[in-house]
Amino acid sequence: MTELKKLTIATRASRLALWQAHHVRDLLQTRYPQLQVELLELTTKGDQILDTTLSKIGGKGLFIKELETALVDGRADLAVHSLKDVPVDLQSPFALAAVLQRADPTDAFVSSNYQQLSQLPAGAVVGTSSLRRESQIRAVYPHLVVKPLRGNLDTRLSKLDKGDYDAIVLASAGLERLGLGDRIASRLEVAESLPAAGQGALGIEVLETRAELLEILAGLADPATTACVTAERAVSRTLGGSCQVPIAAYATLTDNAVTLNALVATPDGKRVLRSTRTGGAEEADQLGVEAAQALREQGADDILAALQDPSQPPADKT
Ligand SMILES: NCc1[nH]cc(CCC(=O)O)c1CC(=O)O
Repeated sequence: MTELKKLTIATRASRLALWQAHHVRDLLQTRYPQLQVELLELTTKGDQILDTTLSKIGGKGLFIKELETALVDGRADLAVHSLKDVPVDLQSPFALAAVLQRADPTDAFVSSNYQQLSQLPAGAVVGTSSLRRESQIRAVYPHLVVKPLRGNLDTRLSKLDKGDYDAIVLASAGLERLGLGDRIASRLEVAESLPAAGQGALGIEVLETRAELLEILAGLADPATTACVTAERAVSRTLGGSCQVPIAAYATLTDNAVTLNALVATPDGKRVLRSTRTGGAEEADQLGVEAAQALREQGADDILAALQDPSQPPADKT
């Protein structure tokens, strides 16, 4: 089968990243019992900087650069990421070796006093870390006050529990992975909060020259998820979406047909552009390109250009 005896997984040291790295280690060891799999924990710039200056200094891939350096230096063989944090234009010498089966792609509504967004009274404060969530919440609930919320998942929950917010919205998959699924009061419908490209899926990154490793990891890939996220990531790539902008893209696969929904919105939620494409799984990338072009024809570039304005406050892309 393979000459490889030992593999080292580079991972961030956050609780979520460690869960994800352990998950991949378990999958590898189940499939290749002879293989020894170790973890290399690294602290990234994105982990050190916890205030809202993040995207000013960051640029793309703030959370993955240190992991990539470990791949180049040979300290690690693979890096495990939340796919939504992986740049859509991943460049040589790096390659996305596999995308694993997607977990829950939705955004979660978390609150101690309310069951869903529609129950919140006027002026209630909702915390979220992303412009994508913010603009979609504002579009449907203009009477709510949306405020930024940063930090890892535990930090975000403790800010809610302290009373800084009436409710918060964050990824369902992250909460479930940390055993915090019981904090989810409800899941937002994808029609109400269209997820980010790749949300809920894990991606494995390697050096593109590692042919044997690529072959091993291909065995972990989930074809349905791969087709869906290929369409989603093509939307962000075509729109130049690795910057911090309110772009959403979510696809499902039924009977080999990919149905892709894409969205670009203004942060105030006053303009929400949408497009939908359906086609075969083998043309997933093209569907994403076409959905992005349809958004362009409705004015997406103007919305995105306005957000590049340095006088605008920064935000995360999630
Ligand atoms: N933005 C950070 C991030 N990256 C991946 C997840 C959760 C897991 C996932 O979406 O795949 C989160 C937390 C969140 O967005 O609330």
